[in-house]
Amino acid sequence: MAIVDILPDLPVSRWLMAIVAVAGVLLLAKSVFLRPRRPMPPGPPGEPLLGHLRVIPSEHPEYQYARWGKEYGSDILGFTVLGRPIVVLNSVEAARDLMDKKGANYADRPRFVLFEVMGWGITLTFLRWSPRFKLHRKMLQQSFTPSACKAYRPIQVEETRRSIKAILQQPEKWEVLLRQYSQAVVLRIGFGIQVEEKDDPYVRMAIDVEEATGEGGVPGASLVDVFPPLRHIPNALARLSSVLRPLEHARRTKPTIQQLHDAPWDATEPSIRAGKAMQPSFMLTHFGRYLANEASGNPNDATIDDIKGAAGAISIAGGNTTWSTIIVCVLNLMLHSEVQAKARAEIESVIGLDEDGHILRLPTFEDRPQMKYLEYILQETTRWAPLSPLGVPHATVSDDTYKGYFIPAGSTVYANAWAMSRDERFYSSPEDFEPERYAPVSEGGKGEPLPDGAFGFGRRVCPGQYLAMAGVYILISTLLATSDLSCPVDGEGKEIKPHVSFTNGLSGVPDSFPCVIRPPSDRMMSLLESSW
Ligand code: HEM
Repeated sequence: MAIVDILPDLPVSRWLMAIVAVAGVLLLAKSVFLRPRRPMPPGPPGEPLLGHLRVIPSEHPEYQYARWGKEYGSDILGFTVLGRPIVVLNSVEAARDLMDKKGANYADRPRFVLFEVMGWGITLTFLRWSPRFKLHRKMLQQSFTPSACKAYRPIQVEETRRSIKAILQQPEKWEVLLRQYSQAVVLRIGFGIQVEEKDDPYVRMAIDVEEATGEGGVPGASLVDVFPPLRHIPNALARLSSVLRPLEHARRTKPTIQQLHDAPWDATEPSIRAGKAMQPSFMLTHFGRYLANEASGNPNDATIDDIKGAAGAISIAGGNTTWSTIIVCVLNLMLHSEVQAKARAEIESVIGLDEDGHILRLPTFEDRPQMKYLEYILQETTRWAPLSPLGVPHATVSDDTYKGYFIPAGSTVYANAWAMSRDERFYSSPEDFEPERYAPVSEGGKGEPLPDGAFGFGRRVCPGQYLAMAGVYILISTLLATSDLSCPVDGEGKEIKPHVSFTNGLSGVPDSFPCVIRPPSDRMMSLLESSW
C-alpha cells in the first residue's frame, strides 16, 4: 500500500473529493479547537490536514521510525494521520513503562477496518478491549501457560520427527515441509486435525492467508483504517487510487480468510457432537464443555462463535508465525557454519555418542535446560528478525502523559520491536547474528540482555509464546542433531549466499532461499524411523 500519491488520484471522483473535503473541514476544526495543551511526542513535521499521511513510508516504516528516533533523540515519537494520533515506542523501557505498567490503558486495539473487510472475524488479535476480549484472552491464556504447554509436547515431538524424516527424503521441499510441520502442530492442538503428508489443503490455506494478510500492509495503517467511511467505495473507484487499492485486495481475499476460519471447525464439529472425537484439542475441551452445559441446562460463558474464533486464533496466529521463526533460524544456521557446529557439539555432549560417533538418541524436551547455546540461538533468532517488526498496534483507552508528552485517548500505539532489536545501547553490532552475545562475560560472552519485544507487550502479549518457542526448540534441535545445513554451491564450488529480504506488513517473513539439508550419515534416518 502506498499512501504517498493520494492527491494526484483524487480528481477521478467528485464524490471522493467531497468526502475528503468534509473530512478536511472536520479535522481542521478538531485541530483548532481541540489542540492539546501539552506537546505530543516529537517527530517530523506533518502537512496541513493530512498530517503525516504522506510522510510515513508504506514500505517497512519500522526502519524509518528507528531513524527518526535517533534524529529526534527520543524513544517515543508522535504522528497524526488525518487527525488520528499515532505513537511509536522505539525502546523496551518505553514499551514496558506504558504497555506493561499502565497495561489497562494500553490494552485496546485500534479498529482494523481493512482487516474487517478481509473477513477477520472474532479473532482475539483484532478484538477491541471489551468483555469478549477478556473472555477470549482467558480461554487462550489458560490453555498455553508454560505448564499447560507440556501437554502438547508429544504432538510437537511426533510432528517434528515426521517432518525431518520427510525433509531427509525430499530435501528440496524443506521449506514447505517445515510449513506443514508448523501448521500440523497448531491444527492438532486447536482442532484435533491431522494434516496430510502430501498437498494438505490446510497448509495451502495457511499459505494463501499469509499472502493475503501480508499484502494488507501494516495493520491499522491504511487510508480505510484512518477514514472508515471509505470502506463503502466501490471497487471500480478503489482501483483508481493506489491508497485505496488495498480495499479491493481485502474484498478479493475475504473468501480465503473465511475458509481458514470455517474449514477446520466444520471438519471437526460433527465428530465432537457425535461424541466420537478422540484427539484431545482446544476445540474438544471448550466445545465439549459447551455441549455438556447445554445438555444439562447450565449456562455457557462462551457462544459457539466465541469458541470457533478462539480455536481459529490458534491455527491462524500460531502456524505461519512459528514457521517463519524456524525459517529465520535455518537461514542463520546455514549462513554461519561455526554457530551450527557449536550447537551440534552441545547437542552431542548433552545426548552422548556411541562408539561410531553417532548420537545415541534424538533430542527431547527434557534436554532443553542443558542446551544453553541452542537457547541463545533461539533468542538471537527472535532479536535478529522480530517476526512482527511493529507488533500488532495497541490503542489507548484514556489520555496519558509520558516524559512530559501528551498521548491522547484513542491513540494507535506501535511497539517498534525492530528498533528495540537494533538498540545500540544494549546490542553491539546489532545486524550480526551472534548467539554468544547473551553468554555471561565470565563465560567469554558479552553479557548482553536477552531480547524483548518479539512477542509484544502488556495485556496483549502473545499468549502462544511458550508453545511457539517449544515448537521451534524441538524442531531446530532435531534438525541440527540429524542434518548438516549449507548454502548451495556454484559450478566452481563457491557458496551461493542468498540475498536476504523480508516481506512488508504484519509479519516480516524472509523471501524463499535455497538451502542444502543433508544427513551426515545413514544412521540418522534409522534413528528417526526407530524413534517415531
Ligand atoms: C514464534 C511465533 C510467534 C510470534 C513471534 C508471535 C508474535 C506475536 C505478537 C508480536 C503478537 C502481538 C502482541 C501485542 O499486541 O503486544 C501476538 C499476538 C497473538 N499471538 Fe502470537 N506469536 C507467535 C506464535 C503464536 C502461537 C503459536 C499462537 C497460538 C496459540 C499465538 C497466538 C496469538 C494470539 C491469539 C495473539 C493475540 C493476542 C491479543 O490480541 O490479546 N501466537 N503474537
